[in-house]
Amino acid sequence: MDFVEYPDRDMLALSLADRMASQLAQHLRSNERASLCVPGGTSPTQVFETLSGTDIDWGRVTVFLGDERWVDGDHKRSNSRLLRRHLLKDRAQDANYIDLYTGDGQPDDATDMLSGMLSPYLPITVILLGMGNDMHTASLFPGADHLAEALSATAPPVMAIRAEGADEPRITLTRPVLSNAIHTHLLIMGPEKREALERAQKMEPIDAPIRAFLDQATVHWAE
Ligand SMILES: O=C1O[C@H](COP(=O)(O)O)[C@@H](O)[C@H](O)[C@H]1O
Repeated sequence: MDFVEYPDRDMLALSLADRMASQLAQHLRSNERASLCVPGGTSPTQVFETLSGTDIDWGRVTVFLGDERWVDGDHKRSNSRLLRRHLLKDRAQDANYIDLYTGDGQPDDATDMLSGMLSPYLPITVILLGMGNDMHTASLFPGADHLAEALSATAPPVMAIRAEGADEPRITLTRPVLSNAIHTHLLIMGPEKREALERAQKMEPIDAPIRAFLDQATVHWAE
């Protein structure tokens, strides 16, 4: 794991967005298309704002979330809503976006279709992960109903998942897909998350799901 500490959140956003854009651009030099997988939640807004204005060939980039809360796209807890407001605009509005929320009654009804939709864009070129204070990433929550399966090497690409710490049913990409990205970044901010990361390093993925992705990740942290 590489750990990069920034003097402040502005510097973090500028530097991380620049690094992700460079990795996508580099990939597009020798490949027809690239894929970018991003988190929802509260942390990535500033990175998205910066990334949306970067000068890369967004028309050849496919964007999707690592997880989604099973709520309408205009709900305030929708991760897609966050993306539409802060990432899929400016230059990045040309990106191809795959929405994980299908409108089906339950996320379980959408997993097969979404697995099929994502498969042409795997492996992920650049993934940005987030992490909660409880050490969950994507919607891989400690104690979630299907966590062991979602962390297994044979998990399907997309699974429905429910957990006490999550307010609503979720859909999440699983370990084989999330861990197979070409470039992996983890964005965390504040002292609580830094402490949580330090704890996770000494734990097993079943208790601290972020642990499954740390070996290959560059962690970006600011106070
Ligand atoms: O619920 C979620 O939480 C995590 C962490 O979010 P944050 O608000 O602490 O930044 C996020 O990575 C995930 O995509 C989201 O659905």
